[in-house]
Amino acid sequence: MPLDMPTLFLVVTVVAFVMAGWVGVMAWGQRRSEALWSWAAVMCAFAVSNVLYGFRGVIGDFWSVVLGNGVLSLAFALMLLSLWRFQGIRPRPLLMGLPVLLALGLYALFIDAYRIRVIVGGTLFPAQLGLVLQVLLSRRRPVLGRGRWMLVTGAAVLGTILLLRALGMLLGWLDAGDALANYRWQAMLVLVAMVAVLSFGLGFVYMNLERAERRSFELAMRDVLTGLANRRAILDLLRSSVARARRQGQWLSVLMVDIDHFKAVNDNHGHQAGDAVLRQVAQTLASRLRAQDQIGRFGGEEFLVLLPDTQAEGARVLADALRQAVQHTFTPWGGQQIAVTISVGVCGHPLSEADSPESLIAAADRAMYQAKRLGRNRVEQVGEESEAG
Ligand SMILES: Nc1nc2c(ncn2[C@@H]2O[C@H](COP(=O)(O)OP(=O)(O)OP(=O)(O)O)[C@@H](O)[C@H]2O)c(=O)[nH]1
Repeated sequence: MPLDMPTLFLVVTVVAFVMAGWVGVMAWGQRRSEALWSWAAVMCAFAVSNVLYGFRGVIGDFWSVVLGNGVLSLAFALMLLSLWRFQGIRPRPLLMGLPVLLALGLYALFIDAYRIRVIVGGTLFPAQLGLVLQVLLSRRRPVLGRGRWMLVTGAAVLGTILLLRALGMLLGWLDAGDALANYRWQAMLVLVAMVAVLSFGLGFVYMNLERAERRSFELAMRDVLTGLANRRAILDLLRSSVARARRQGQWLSVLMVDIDHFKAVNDNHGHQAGDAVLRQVAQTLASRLRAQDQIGRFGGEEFLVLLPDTQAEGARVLADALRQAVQHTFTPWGGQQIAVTISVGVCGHPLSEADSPESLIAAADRAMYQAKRLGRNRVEQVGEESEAG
């Protein structure tokens, strides 16, 4: 089926302009929208380069060939800029600007040499797309989510087809003078450009949505004051830890931590000082846990600590280390140093079908109240509380 080239160019151009418009609408009035704005510019640049290619023969070769390819190179440079912004990486102007200057210079130099132009485009543009792929697939700062795979697909397909075309020219199985072969390649290139524009537009928007969703999920699960997991999040973690430990018959120890006489801190120093103490205690506790342990703010001045795969004796030793750490860490406030202590209830055993999240919390809570009854600033363990009490 013969494809009408001007129609193809028109369709890709319209799609790219529409994408640019919608990305701009998304960015409008949003905080931290620099990456989206530069992505709208990417889409615009794709559209403009298509307009210039599409008018080949109507406008001068300088405009359609030199400027058209220069603007395409600019689109790839702006993609890189947007991804750097998205990832919070400092932009590197040389990596962006140099390929654009090279594109303008080389296309101007070889304006009449079609073969060389194809080879230039087939090395320069895939190299730029390679830089884009490098950011998308970086292990050091991974771009998370499915949106990036849309971008990876677009960049990989476009880069590969440009590279193949250049290889064809270089190895001689694509003849510059063969109008039919060129026509087929041109049509295929425009269709691939369409796939790329759609993948780039949707992919980046989706990446932003995924990030926003992840941020609001994290916010919903974080305690605003201390930055720890909030009650809902730590209970979710407890439920999954209990399920896992029950399935595998493993140990799970739980600590209930409560600040002693916290009401007095508020009464003597004010509520804000109380908040500062809560933050300090949270930080002291969290900084002494292992990577696999979890901590959350369970209530006002209560924290729940989960210690997977930890025997009761180990949990008790850790609880005492936490108690001592809090006792020796002061909160500076208004020229004073506020000191607090904690009481800790420990519950730990290999889990069986009889255990539930609620039963573990109730047991750790009982032990913690026993520690309070026995004078505070101490650790009590399930099983000991009845003898001591
Ligand atoms: N500043 C501040 N205070 C809080 C917050 N949440 C709870 N509180 C206070 O924590 C205090 C808890 O007091 P109590 O339950 O009587 O316990 P306590 O004074 O620590 O006494 P014991 O636990 O028996 O040692 C109350 O005064 C609450 O108002 C908070 O987010 N910020």
